[in-house]
Amino acid sequence: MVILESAAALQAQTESWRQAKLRVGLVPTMGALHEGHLQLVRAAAQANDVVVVSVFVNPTQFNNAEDFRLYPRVPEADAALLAPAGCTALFLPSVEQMYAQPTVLRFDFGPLEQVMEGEHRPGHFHGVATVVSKLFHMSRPHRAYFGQKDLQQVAIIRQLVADLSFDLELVAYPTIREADGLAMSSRNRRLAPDARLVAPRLYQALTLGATLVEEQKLSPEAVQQTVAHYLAQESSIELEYFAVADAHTLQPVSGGWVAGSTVALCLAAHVGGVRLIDNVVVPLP
Ligand SMILES: Nc1ncnc2c1ncn2[C@@H]1O[C@H](COP(=O)(O)OP(=O)(O)OP(=O)(O)O)[C@@H](O)[C@H]1O
Ligand SMILES: CC(C)(CO)[C@@H](O)C(=O)[O-]
Ligand code: BAL
Repeated sequence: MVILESAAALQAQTESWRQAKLRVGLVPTMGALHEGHLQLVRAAAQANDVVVVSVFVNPTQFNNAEDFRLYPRVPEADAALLAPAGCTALFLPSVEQMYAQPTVLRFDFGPLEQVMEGEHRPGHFHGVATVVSKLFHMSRPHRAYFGQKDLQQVAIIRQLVADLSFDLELVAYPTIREADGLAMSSRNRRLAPDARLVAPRLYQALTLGATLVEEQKLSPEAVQQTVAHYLAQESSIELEYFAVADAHTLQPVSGGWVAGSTVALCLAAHVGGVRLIDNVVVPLP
């Protein structure tokens, strides 16, 4: 595995791979890697000839300076995990490399980002789209891998790929969970032991919600209230939002259920001061 630290080095590397007719897979990350990330890398290694993994804590997608400062950064440990998982090149740029000058281009995804993460983290998806576009241009992948844990991010990047005609296949990978159901996340490292014990309740709430949606006995609004009430019983969980949404448009479902649609239940919550997100999707007959 090679470690590349500049955009020029990555571009030169991918150019030579493309000339050799090798298929390039890209896995963008912010590091502090866990099994969820490694499964994305293994999937990329299986379907492509070479795999680029980027590790970059992207400042432009953080709306909270403290969150950016506290984001775990362990590049040596990340590098040690990546080679055995099938990574060919680790791209580890500095902020100066990625943002040599302030960007003026602004992304606006309309209704897709006016809900959930986009609503609660102003500017977040502008930052994600900026850095992901740069990574796509620098690595020119045939396939790019993203996790469904960030369901709205996948929808935004699907729109980005379509709008800007990026010539690549977007692969959305299922959410990998701990044995107790907690979605793997780099921010889980910041959970104190008591918060870690409580955190699986988020997935339990989503599972409860999924059962209620499948039964279709309660209205979307009643499902929303029932799940919020379930979480309110745990005082160390502070719910930021719980959305009952259409899985494709991400707009709230209200009034009744639509046959043949897919419902996404998405939440963000603070557990012992750490902000976590999770979701489940429920296809309706
Ligand atoms: N548990 C998981 N299962 C599947 N994919 C995941 C999982 N966690 C993260 N990913 C995916 O890995 C990629 C990089 O994510 P990122 O580096 O932000 O890690 P993260 O664990 O989501 O961290 P955090 O949520 O704390 O920012 C994203 O596409 C993300 O959706
Ligand atoms: C896609 C991404 C690497 C862009 O910084 C980030 O949003 C993430 O880790 O999900
Ligand atoms: N996985 C999403 C990256 C972020 O929280 O900024």
